[in-house]
Amino acid sequence: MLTAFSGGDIRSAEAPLLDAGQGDALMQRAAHGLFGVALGLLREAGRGTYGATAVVLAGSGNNGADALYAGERLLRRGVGATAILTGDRVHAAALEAFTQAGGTSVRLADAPDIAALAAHAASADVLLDGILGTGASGGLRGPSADFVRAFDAAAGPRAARSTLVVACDLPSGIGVDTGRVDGPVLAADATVTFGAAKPGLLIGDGAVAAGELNVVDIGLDLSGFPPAARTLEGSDAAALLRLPGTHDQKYSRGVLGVAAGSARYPGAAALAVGAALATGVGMVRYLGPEAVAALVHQRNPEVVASTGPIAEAQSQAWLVGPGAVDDDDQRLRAVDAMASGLPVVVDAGALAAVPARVGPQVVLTPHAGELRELLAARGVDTERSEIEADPAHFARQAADITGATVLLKGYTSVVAAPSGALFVQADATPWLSTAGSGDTLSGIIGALAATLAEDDGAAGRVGVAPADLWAAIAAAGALIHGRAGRRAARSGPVVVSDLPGPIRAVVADLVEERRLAASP
Ligand SMILES: NC(=O)C1=CN([C@@H]2O[C@H](COP(=O)(O)OP(=O)(O)OC[C@H]3O[C@@H](n4cnc5c(N)ncnc54)[C@H](O)[C@@H]3O)[C@@H](O)[C@H]2O)[C@@H](O)CC1
Ligand SMILES: [K+]
Repeated sequence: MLTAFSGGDIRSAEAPLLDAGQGDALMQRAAHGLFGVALGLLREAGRGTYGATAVVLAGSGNNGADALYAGERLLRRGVGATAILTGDRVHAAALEAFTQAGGTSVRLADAPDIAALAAHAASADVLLDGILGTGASGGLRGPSADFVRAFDAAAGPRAARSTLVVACDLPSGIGVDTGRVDGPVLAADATVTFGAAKPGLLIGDGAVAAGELNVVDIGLDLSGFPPAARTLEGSDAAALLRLPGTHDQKYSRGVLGVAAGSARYPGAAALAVGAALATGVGMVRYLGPEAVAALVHQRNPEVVASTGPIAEAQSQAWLVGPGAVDDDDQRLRAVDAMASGLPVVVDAGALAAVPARVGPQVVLTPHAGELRELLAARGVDTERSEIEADPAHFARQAADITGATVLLKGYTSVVAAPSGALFVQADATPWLSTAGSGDTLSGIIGALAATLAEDDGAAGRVGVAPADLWAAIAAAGALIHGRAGRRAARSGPVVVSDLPGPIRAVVADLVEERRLAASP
């Protein structure tokens, strides 16, 4: 599990070490970690150190000092380095060390031509971004903002540029705790963050700007601080799965009831059911119009279908809503499922039927537009773009108001538990943004919920509080879905109806990972 702590908590954890006179030692560890990643990237790109060039962007705080000390180390390896001092102050000892090692420096405020300086930076092999770290308030401003814009114009987009950008602690310009990007930001190839990840590196636009994330241990003790966000890794999803045992039968493995699809959108039911079966479940009971059931059966004859109410279909968990629009029976099933006390995954058409208060076992899976409507119906007016800019804030707000677990879909999927716990998954590929993708995600989460509903050991296996089990299940669903999408995309654009194959393969890998973890 990757655990992020707020910028404020990281600074609090640093305080006792600073009081003990360890500030410089911390900074040297940070600089060493940054240097190591920059060196690794240079080598990976087939560029050695001798003859290579680096530009260090150094702001007025300790972030700039870290970058200058990393620059010093590059200089001692034969890299030619220039520092651009972006603030009105600079850490004197760090600049002295950089200069002593042969580095030259220029003040951005004195530069006659920012575009020329940016073009120089864009011709370097590596750029260390030490403009702003955890001390940032707001986005980049003034000459720093102008410089980053000019650099982007000169270097081109990240995928195409030749300069490797390594962010010191975080890409300058992102919200440390939110990932919010309001102005220019230097999109990094890699970010080297110190002590622990910060939430902004995992969420939304901040996660995109961070590139590959490296966490460098600098000896902070964060054990007394609450995680601000967590990301499940494969081993966590593997630990969470409930594997069938010798005494299991279809009912004990978990039955998922699915009230999805309607005359208007029959396909959503088939997609959700296919994904649920591929994730692994004892049985799927389908409730809905006969014509939709016929479509489900064409692909999955093992599904047990009926047109009755949910009270007549015993299940361990429910999935309601995919493709269920303009259908009173489906709406009633959604309402009854949410009132049953059982775990329920609530998607698309059923989101409008969520009552005032539910429990954390009700997992809502809106996209930003649906979340906007859900919040508006509860008196919170906001724009879709605002939700996309700060997804964790709005997912949390929805969880807080409704009592439900809220998975907000996006490039990074954010899961907020009503306890305040937050999970963020960045497993997906843009190839998954295609019609029907959400139906398969809800099917995966539904299957996990059905198999784990009566598994008392599940929260312990993944290391979360029992109240946050549903959020962990949703996060694991996003992980499986994202990995399946990536796997599918290896052989071309993702066709959602083909996703069950890759989902099964991803689950097979997780089962194998679990087996390896258990064997001595
Ligand atoms: N917290 C820790 O445990 C450690 C922190 N270290 C480094 O220290 C950094 C934090 O250092 P600081 O507290 O000095 O903070 P920063 O280096 O992030 O910068 C703060 C300075 O930038 C200015 N500033 C703030 N927002 C600005 C904006 N939007 N535009 C322009 N200027 C702005 C402020 O006036 C302040 O002087 C971390 O990110 C990390 O790189 C490391 O040296 C090692 C240990
Ligand atoms: K930075």
